[in-house]
Amino acid sequence: MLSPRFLLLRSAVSLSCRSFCSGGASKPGRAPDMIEVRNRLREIVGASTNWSDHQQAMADRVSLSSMLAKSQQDLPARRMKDSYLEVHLPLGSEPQLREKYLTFHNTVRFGRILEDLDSLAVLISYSHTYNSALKRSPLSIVTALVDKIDMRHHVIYPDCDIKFSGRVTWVGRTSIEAKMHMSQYRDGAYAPVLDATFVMVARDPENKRAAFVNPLKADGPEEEKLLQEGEANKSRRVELSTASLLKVAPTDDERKIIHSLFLNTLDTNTVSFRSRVLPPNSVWMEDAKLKGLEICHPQERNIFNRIFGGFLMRKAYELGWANACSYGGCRPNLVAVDDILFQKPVEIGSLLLLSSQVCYTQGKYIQVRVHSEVFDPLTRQHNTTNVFHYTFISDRDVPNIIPKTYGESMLYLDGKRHFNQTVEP
Ligand SMILES: CCCCCCCCCC(=O)SCCNC(=O)CCNC(=O)[C@H](O)C(C)(C)COP(=O)(O)OP(=O)(O)OC[C@H]1O[C@@H](n2cnc3c(N)ncnc32)[C@H](O)[C@@H]1OP(=O)(O)O
Repeated sequence: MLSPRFLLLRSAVSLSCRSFCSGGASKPGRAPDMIEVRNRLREIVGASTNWSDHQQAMADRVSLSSMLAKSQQDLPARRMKDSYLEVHLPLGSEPQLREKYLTFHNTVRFGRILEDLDSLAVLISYSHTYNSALKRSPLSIVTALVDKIDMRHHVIYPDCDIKFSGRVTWVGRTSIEAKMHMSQYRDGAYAPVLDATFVMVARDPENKRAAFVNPLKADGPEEEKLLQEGEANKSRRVELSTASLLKVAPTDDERKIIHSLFLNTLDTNTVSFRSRVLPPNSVWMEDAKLKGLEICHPQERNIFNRIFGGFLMRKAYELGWANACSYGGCRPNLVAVDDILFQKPVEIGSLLLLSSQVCYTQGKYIQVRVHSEVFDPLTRQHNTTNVFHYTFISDRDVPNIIPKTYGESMLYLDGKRHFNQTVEP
C-alpha cells in the first residue's frame, strides 16, 4: 500500500491538469513529481522537445492568439482550490534522484529547489487559467518576480522526501500571485521548510503583450485575508519601486548612516576627504565581489524558448552563496530570498554576466546582491536582465562591509532595506 505521504490531495485542478496533458499523467493515487510537472507544462503550451523543432512549435502557437480573452470579464472566476497542487520530490525513496540534488556537504542544493518552485508556480498559474475547451493554452506565463522566500528550517536533508504545495492567492488583470510551501518528511511527519511567494505574468502566445487572466473569488475568511494580503503586497511593491534609490535620494536617517560610515573611514593624520582608512574588522565593498559567466545553451531553455527562470535563480544563488562563503570564511545558511526581479527575458545563445556583491552585513548576517546582464559581443551592449537578493547567516560574526564610493553607499542602503524587510530586527 502507498504511504499516506504519497497520496495526492485530489483537487479539481490536479484532475484538470491531468486532462490538459493526458500523456504526462501521474500514477493514480500519487502526487505528481517534478518530471511530470515539466512534461505537463510542455504539453500545455505545445513546447518542442528538440531544439531543432522549436521554430515550428513557436509558429504553431501564433494561431492561438484568437483564443485570448478580449477582457477579464469574459473569463470565468476561479477559486483558490481550483489551482491547488501538490508535488512530490521523493529524495528519500529514490536515491538516483538524490544525486541531482546533493551538495558535497550532504545537504540539498537550494538552487535545484528554486528551479522546482519556479516550475510549480507556472503550473499553478496554468491551473488557474485552465480552459477545458482548449487543447493548448494560448497564454505564455512567465515569472516576473520572486517576492519572498522565507526559510522556516535552514537545513534540507538529502535523504528525506519533500512535498511542495501551492495555489493562486491573488490576481491582477494580467498578473497572478502564487504562494507555495515546501515541507520535508522526518520522524513520521512533514515539517515546514519554506514559504514562497511568486508573481507570474500572462502574455500572448508569442510572449509579446500582456494577456488577461481569470478573476479570483475568495471562499471564506481565510481566503479573503489572503486576497487582501495580495492586494497589500502589490501596493508595497509599487511603493518600494517608487522609493528606489535608483530614482530618489536616501531618507534623512539613511544619509546619516552613510555619513557616519564615511567619517569612520577618514584618516585622522591627513584630515583629507580623499585619504580613506579601512576601520578594524572591516572589508571594503570593492573587495567583496565574485563574478561569473554563463553561455546560455538551448538545454536551459524554458517552454517559451528563452532561458528558464529557475536556471537563472540557481546560477545566481550559487554565485551569491560562494561569495558569502568566501566573505564569512565558513559555509553560510540561507535565511531569505526576496525581490528577485525578472526584468527582461534572456535569449538562448546569450552571454550572461553574473556579478555578486556583499552589500550589507550585521552580526552573523550577510546580505548579497547578484546582478545579471546579457552582453552582446558584436555591439558591446550590456542589458540588465535580473537582480537577485539573498540573505545568509554565518556561524560566527562576519567583518563589517564598508562602502567607499557614492554608488557603493546606495548599494549598502539598498542591501540594508532588503535585510530589514526579510530579517526581524
Ligand atoms: C522545459 C521545462 C521548463 C519548465 C519551466 C517553465 C517555466 C517558465 C517560466 C520561466 O522560466 S519565465 C523566464 C523568466 N522570466 C522572464 O524571462 C520574464 C522577463 N520579464 C519580462 O518579460 C517582463 O518584465 C514582464 C513580462 C515580467 C513584465 O513586462 P512589462 O513590465 O512590460 O509588463 P506590463 O507593464 O505589461 O504589466 C503586465 C503585468 O505585470 C505586472 N508586473 C510587471 N512587472 C512586475 C513586477 N516586477 N512585479 C510584480 N508585477 C509585475 C504588472 O503589474 C501587470 O499586472 P496587472 O495587469 O495584473 O496589473
